[in-house]
Amino acid sequence: MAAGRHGGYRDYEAREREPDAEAARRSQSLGGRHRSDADRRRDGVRSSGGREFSNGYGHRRSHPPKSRLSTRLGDREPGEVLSGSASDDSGGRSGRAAGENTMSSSSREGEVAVGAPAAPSPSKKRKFSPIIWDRDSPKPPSLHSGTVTLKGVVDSASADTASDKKVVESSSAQLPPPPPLPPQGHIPERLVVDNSPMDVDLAVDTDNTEQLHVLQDSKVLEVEESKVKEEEESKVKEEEEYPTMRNISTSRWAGANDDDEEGVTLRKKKVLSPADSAELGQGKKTPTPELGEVVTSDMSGRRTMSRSSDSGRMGNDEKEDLELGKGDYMDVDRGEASVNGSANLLSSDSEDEVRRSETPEPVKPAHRCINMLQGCRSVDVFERLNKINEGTYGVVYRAKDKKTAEIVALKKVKMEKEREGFPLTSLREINILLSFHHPSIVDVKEVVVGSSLDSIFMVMEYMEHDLKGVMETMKQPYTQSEVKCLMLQLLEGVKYLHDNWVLHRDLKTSNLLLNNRGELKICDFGLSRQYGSPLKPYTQLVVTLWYRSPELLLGTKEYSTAIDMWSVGCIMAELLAKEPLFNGKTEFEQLDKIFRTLGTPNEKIWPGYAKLPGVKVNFVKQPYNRLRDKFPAASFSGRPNLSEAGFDLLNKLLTYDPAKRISAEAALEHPWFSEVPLPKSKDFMPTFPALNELDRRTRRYMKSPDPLEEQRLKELQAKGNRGLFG
Ligand SMILES: Nc1ncnc2c1ncn2[C@@H]1O[C@H](COP(=O)(O)OP(=O)(O)OP(=O)(O)O)[C@@H](O)[C@H]1O
Repeated sequence: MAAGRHGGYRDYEAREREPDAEAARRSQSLGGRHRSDADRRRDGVRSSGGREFSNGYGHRRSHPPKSRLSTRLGDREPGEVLSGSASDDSGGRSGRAAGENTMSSSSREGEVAVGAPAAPSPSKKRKFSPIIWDRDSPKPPSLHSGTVTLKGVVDSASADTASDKKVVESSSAQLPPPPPLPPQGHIPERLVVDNSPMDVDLAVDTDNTEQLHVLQDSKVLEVEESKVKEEEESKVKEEEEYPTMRNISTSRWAGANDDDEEGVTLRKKKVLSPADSAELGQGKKTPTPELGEVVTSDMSGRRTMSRSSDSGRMGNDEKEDLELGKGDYMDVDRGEASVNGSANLLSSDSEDEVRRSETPEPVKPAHRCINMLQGCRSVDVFERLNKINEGTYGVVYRAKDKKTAEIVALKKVKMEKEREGFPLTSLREINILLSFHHPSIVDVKEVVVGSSLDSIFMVMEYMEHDLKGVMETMKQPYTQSEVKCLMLQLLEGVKYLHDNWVLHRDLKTSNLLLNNRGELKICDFGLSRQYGSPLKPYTQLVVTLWYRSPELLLGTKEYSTAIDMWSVGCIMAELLAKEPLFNGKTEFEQLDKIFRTLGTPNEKIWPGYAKLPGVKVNFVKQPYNRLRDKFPAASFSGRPNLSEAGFDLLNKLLTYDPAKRISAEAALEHPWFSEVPLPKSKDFMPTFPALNELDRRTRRYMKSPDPLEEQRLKELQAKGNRGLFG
């Protein structure tokens, strides 16, 4: 346990922050390392781990004891208001950014609740709705960002809809080309899946032992034809209702960076280098796998929906898989490729229909089959260690592979409230995570099943922390060089998502995982596919409001990758200040806080602003951008210092007009990352005791020791490991 490595928690010492000059010196002295790190990043190679280094901050990776952590620094509650009452000084604005957020000059304060989309009804537990795409529009526009750089395949049909065209018009200058269709006549090979789980009712009847046996015995789940028809009809309906994810109808697996990954390669079809991927080019982009074909193998062959039995015996599927290495595409369906293609979970939209029609259609099998879960290993191959956290859609456990002793995180998909089968959010998350492979995206290794169909677990690489938890335990905020290191990783992950036409839509510090190798990874893709879905009765506006962009808060019907970039801006500010930038409790309060800090927007700096539904409300009229007050260039007040370049980047991330907001790609090239202090190497990032290795109650105690809690903790520990998942 990392806590052990770091010594007793009570012994943790506050981290001594090195002076900027020292940081600069270090950074310079590490320049070669930084460069090589950057090179590695560019090359897609994960940073190697295990180095020991003492930099005077306290302990770094692989160092034993002496953590820099000390006692909790005061937890923040959602809704806690920032104290920063900025002065009226508007100086320090960087020219361009200031120009982007120029304010109106009147000064009335509004008190009416914002006319943003109606608050969701409280019947579902989601903490907040990261805003659903056009609730009213039956055909939401596709994901287009004026700043996204298309690196791979485009779907030529992606801009067909009227709404798309609208977006195209509005951001025509930078509009990425649509994803290309697979080459005519090409039948992408995929693992055999006849339907995606979206096509097949996985509604769980826990009494139905037959279904269970089907799964456990690796038999094909057969669904009655009539039911299938119904399902298809409902799917079509749903596809109409649900947003078109046309932009991720294909995805690039081109993320290298896994060269050093070992592991199961039975399913490895072909290892694609970035060059290979580039070679594939427009015509050969790897299609995003369907959910049902999540038996995927990426470049490293690690992302597998295991079909092997516990004993590792290979079934026919496995044997077939082994023969699939010849294809250019990583995930291959033999034979029924097009059929499967039609069930692509990530592309259940009209464009997919177009694509399907252009893809040679093999004969449909007589029986609808689904083998998504066929042969999945049982969760019993893992030993439960502790519960890490419980989110809205899943409980996350730390567990150990009984065979390999590998520590993993198991996210149990919550099913209890699902009346209509397997939750779509989870299907999307599984599909996306199995499909994507990038050092900044949490790695999902396989899916395992529990004792019944209602127990499905994603097996993820284990990460010791999430950023929120880490910052709660830190005494001092991250240094600029550390923030740069984290921001680079975050931006690389976001760029990867956006390049692959995925909006995360729920970027926040608790969805950014950290390990003690200095690596940051984005997790929780439960909402990443949801845009355009009908408004669900999400409830309880809480924390993640803080990362929500103004266009969403003001009820825009069109949004794009810029919403994630706003969240990235909020995260950058939070990393620097160790407290959330805008922590409103309601949408109105959130906007109010934004406007008071960045100035009230107007039509001049944000064309189209006046037409947004929520603008009818009388907001505060703050004429100036006062962000600089919170991040001065130099300060002895304890506020985080930020250089001109850093402030410029922050302003560009927090630009009101989504069309002008900086993209992940452009942000990665921002001069802030090249100036001193240079980004710290991952190898030298601070490490922390792994609170994820403790259960939540223990973690709470660690952050806020309390004798009563201590007693309870002891009792809990005495009870020992229950050994059951969920
Ligand atoms: N691979 C992992 N390793 C370690 N901890 C993890 C991992 N994945 C998730 N967690 C922990 O579990 C928490 C919840 O995970 P996640 O956000 O995926 O669940 P969720 O139900 O979708 O949550 P939310 O309510 O935010 O939507 C994370 O904040 C993190 O603390």
